[in-house]
Amino acid sequence: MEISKKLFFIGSGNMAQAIISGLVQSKLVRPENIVCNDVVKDKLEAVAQKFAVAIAENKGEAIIGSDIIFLSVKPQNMPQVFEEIKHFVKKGAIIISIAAGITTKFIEDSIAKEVGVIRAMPNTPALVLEGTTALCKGRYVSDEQLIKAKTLFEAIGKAEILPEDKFDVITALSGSGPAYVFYLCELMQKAAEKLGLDAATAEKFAVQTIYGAGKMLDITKTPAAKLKEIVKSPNGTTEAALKHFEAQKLEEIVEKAMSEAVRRSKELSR
Ligand SMILES: NC(=O)C1=CN([C@@H]2O[C@H](COP(=O)(O)OP(=O)(O)OC[C@H]3O[C@@H](n4cnc5c(N)ncnc54)[C@H](OP(=O)(O)O)[C@@H]3O)[C@@H](O)[C@H]2O)C=CC1
Ligand SMILES: O=C(O)[C@@H]1CCC=N1
Repeated sequence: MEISKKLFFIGSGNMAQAIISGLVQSKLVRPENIVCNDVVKDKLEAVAQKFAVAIAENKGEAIIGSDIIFLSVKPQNMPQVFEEIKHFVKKGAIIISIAAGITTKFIEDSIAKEVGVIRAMPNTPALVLEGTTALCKGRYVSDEQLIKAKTLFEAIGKAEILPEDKFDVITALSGSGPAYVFYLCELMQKAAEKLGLDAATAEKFAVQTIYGAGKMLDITKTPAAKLKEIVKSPNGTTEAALKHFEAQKLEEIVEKAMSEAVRRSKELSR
C-alpha cells in the first residue's frame, strides 16, 4: 500500500530520520512526498542525500503544500517552532508531534487555532521497521484521523492508541527503552573483553545474543521471567550471575532509572 499524503518534518534529527527511513523502506510513502526542515543546514543536506527527500528552508511555504506536519524538534525548541509556524498553519491541519512531554493541549493553545494535534511517542527501531509507537489525539482530531495516523506508524513497527496520561511512562519504557538495551549490550561487551575475549568477538556474540533473546520473546510469546528460568540450570553459571544481579538490587536500579525518566518527562511537560 502507498499513501500520497505530503509529509513535512520540522526537525530532521535522529528520530525524524528513523521514521523517514522506515516509511521509505516500507514503501508507504514515496521520498518525493517527504519534505524536511532543520536549522542545521548540513544535516538537511545529508538527509536529502540519504533518503532522496525534498528539503525546505522556509517553513511557511512547505506547510502550505503539506498534508501532515511532523514536529520532531527537542521539547525545549517547540515554543520557538510554534512562533515560526502558527501563522501558516490553517484550521483543520494535522500536526503529529513526537516531542517528549509536550501535550496536545499545549500545542493547540500555542497554535491558537482548531488544529488537529496527534501526539506520538515512537522509538528509534523504526529505522529497521521494528518501532514501537504510542498515539493519542487532541480535541480537534476524529477517531478516523487518529486511526489513519496509526497506519503510518504501523508501517514502521507496532503502534497502539493509549490515553495521554500514560505518555510519561511510555516515554520511559519504549521511547527511552532502546537506549537501556544498547547500554546493556555495551556493558556485556566490555565485561567479556575484560574476561579475555577480543573486541570483535565480544561485539558479535553480545549483539546476536540480544537479537536472539528479543526474537524469542516475540515469537514464543513466553513471559520474560519464564524464559529466564529456562536458561537457568540449577546451581549453574546463569544462577551464579543472576544471584549477583539480585544481591546488587538490579530490580530497584531499573525501577529508579525509569522513574527518573518519568520525572524528566513530567518536568519537560507543558
Ligand atoms: N531520539 C529518540 O530516540 C526519540 C526522540 N523523541 C523526540 O523526538 C524529538 C527529536 O529528538 P531527536 O531526533 O533525538 O533530536 P535531534 O536533536 O537529533 O533532532 C532535532 C533537530 O531539530 C533541530 N531544530 C532545533 N530547533 C529547530 C527549529 N526551530 N526548526 C527546525 N529545526 C530545529 C535541531 O537542531 P539543533 O541540534 O541545532 O538544536 C536538530 O537538528 C524530541 O522532541 C524527542 O523528545 C521521541 C522518541 C524517541
Ligand atoms: O531522551 C529523550 O528525551 C527522548 C525521548 C525518548 C527518547 N529520547
